[in-house]
Amino acid sequence: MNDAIQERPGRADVIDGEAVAASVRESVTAAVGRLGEAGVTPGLATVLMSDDPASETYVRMKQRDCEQVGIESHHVEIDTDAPQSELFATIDQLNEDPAIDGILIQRPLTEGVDEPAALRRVDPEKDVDGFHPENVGRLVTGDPRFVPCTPLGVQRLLTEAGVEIPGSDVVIVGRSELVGKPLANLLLGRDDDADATVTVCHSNTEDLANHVSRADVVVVAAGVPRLVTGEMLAEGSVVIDVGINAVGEGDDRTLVGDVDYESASEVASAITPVPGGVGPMTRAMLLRNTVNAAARQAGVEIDS
Ligand SMILES: Nc1nc(=O)c2c([nH]1)NC[C@@H]1CN(c3ccc(C(=O)N[C@@H](CCC(=O)O)C(=O)O)cc3)C=[N+]21
Repeated sequence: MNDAIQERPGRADVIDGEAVAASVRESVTAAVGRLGEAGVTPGLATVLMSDDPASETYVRMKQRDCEQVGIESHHVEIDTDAPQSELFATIDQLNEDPAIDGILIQRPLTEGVDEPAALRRVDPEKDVDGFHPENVGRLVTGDPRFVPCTPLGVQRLLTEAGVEIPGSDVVIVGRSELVGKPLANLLLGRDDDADATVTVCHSNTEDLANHVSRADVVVVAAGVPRLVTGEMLAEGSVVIDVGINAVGEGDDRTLVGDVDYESASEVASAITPVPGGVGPMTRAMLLRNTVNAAARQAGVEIDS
């Protein structure tokens, strides 16, 4: 047990994503220092083409994180009524810009923009989201370069919670390109912090509870508030909640995950809260991918 796990008698331990993210940020800060000695300042570009207030908040948080660890952040905002050629031209410029090591195209892009085409346009060496088909393919074929941030964060949380991932039965609920699919591929790898037996469930799975009840580890990334409840879970399982759903209106507005936290924490041995679980880890892993991108492009070894 470490500082990131809060033990609670008779209830699931709480896996503190903020605490683990803080320790990731610390090692990123050290890596930025080593890059600095080699004359390299890592730079991350965030590109926003959306009026979604949540996206604006996330991008602002990412900029603040960068500042904290010594990564230079560059923000580009594109009018939602601009033609998509303007977005593509921006991506081309960032690809060419030697001050930019990582490029994040905040999703979702405004309606009418060809999102897959935009993600393909990012230089795979600067694709710190790991969404470019080349990086997706590398993960799937067992030769990963950039792995998407949320799956990396989930893997790290499991390790920190003391889960022995090799040989464990992991059930992932959700098959998105951002989380479910890359996480399945990551945990199927042969590494010491992977090598799991992975089942991927989704909105058309018959008898979700039957699958979930067999799992040592349940990761829920379905985008459905409180989809997984305590009665579906095996006693002592570890539950990772990737969902971030705003429920309620006005003063009653709160964030809930895809897991019914109250009932699940009566059955699980450890669980991530929302907020304060996976979200901060996604941001921390973006920083790590960015220093790794800078090191690769500069040809410097930093071991991060
Ligand atoms: N190209 C791209 N890459 C992404 O990684 C990406 C994206 N687009 N689009 C949207 C999703 C969502 N996402 C979040 C990351 C952190 C929190 C986070 O830190 N949440 C905090 C609190 C959030 C709050 O208070 O609103 C928490 O869970 O504790 C949330 C959401 C990254 N995404």
